[in-house]
Amino acid sequence: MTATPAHKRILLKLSGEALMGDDAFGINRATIERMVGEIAEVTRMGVEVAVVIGGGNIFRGVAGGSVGMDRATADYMGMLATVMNALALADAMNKAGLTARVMSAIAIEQVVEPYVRPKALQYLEEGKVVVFAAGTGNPFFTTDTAAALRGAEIGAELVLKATKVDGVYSADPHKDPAATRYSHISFADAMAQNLGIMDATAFALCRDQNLPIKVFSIFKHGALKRVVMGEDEGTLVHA
Ligand SMILES: Nc1ncnc2c1ncn2[C@@H]1O[C@H](COP(=O)(O)OP(=O)(O)O)[C@@H](O)[C@H]1O
Ligand SMILES: O=c1ccn([C@@H]2O[C@H](COP(=O)(O)OP(=O)(O)O)[C@@H](O)[C@H]2O)c(=O)[nH]1
Repeated sequence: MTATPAHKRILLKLSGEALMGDDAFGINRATIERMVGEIAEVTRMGVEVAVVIGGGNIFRGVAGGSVGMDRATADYMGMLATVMNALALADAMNKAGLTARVMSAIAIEQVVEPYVRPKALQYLEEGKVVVFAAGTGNPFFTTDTAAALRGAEIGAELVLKATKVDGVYSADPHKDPAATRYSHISFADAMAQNLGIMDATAFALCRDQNLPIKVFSIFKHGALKRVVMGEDEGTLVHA
């Protein structure tokens, strides 16, 4: 008997910074190929997958040059970085036999098609993987907020944040070795404790839309499938 996935449509947020793998910046081929393999596995199970990709791997590489820059200008650079990642990811997906479509929140039509919600929904229904690029299209936001926004727009059942840590901890585990991991935590508690795993805007949007978030490690093999199967993996942030 084939097990049934616990979710029909998901929004996967991939950290740009985690795509570097062990490299200093840019996109690590092996990391991206492994993630694509895992995405292919869940789409073959019939799960509709939309992806929001970050830009930290490219943008933090040029961030030195942005010191003293106007914040909004630097943020537009960050959004362009996510477009590059989206193109690389979609290319790797197409090579792996998936059909991927990139949609950008900022107009850049010679490069990628614009984000149009009904079109995105159509692609998902057709079993294509949609990669949302350029975040929300607005400076002063993050790709985590874009994940919450697009997740709500497409009616995803769950936002999956694939990141460098394997869940939400009582404090930043990179700074506090005594921090302990939660298996689940409410939006109210996560926000009250000011947990830095996601920005408050993203948390608030998911909370208001009753859209749960699963935080798990991008480095752990098979974690995506386990989350999709509803198994105990990472941390669930819920209402
Ligand atoms: N309470 C916490 N639990 C887990 N991670 C936390 C916490 N507070 C801060 N962090 C930090 O948040 C980071 C993940 O968030 P972020 O840098 O936004 O990642 P991403 O590149 O996935 O967007 C982790 O690498 C971790 O160092
Ligand atoms: O809606 C958005 C999404 C992203 N960004 C910019 O793009 C950068 C890269 O995104 P993010 O830091 O979320 O990527 P990640 O941490 O996942 O690598 C951010 O720092 C912002 O400067 C933005 O201005 N608006």
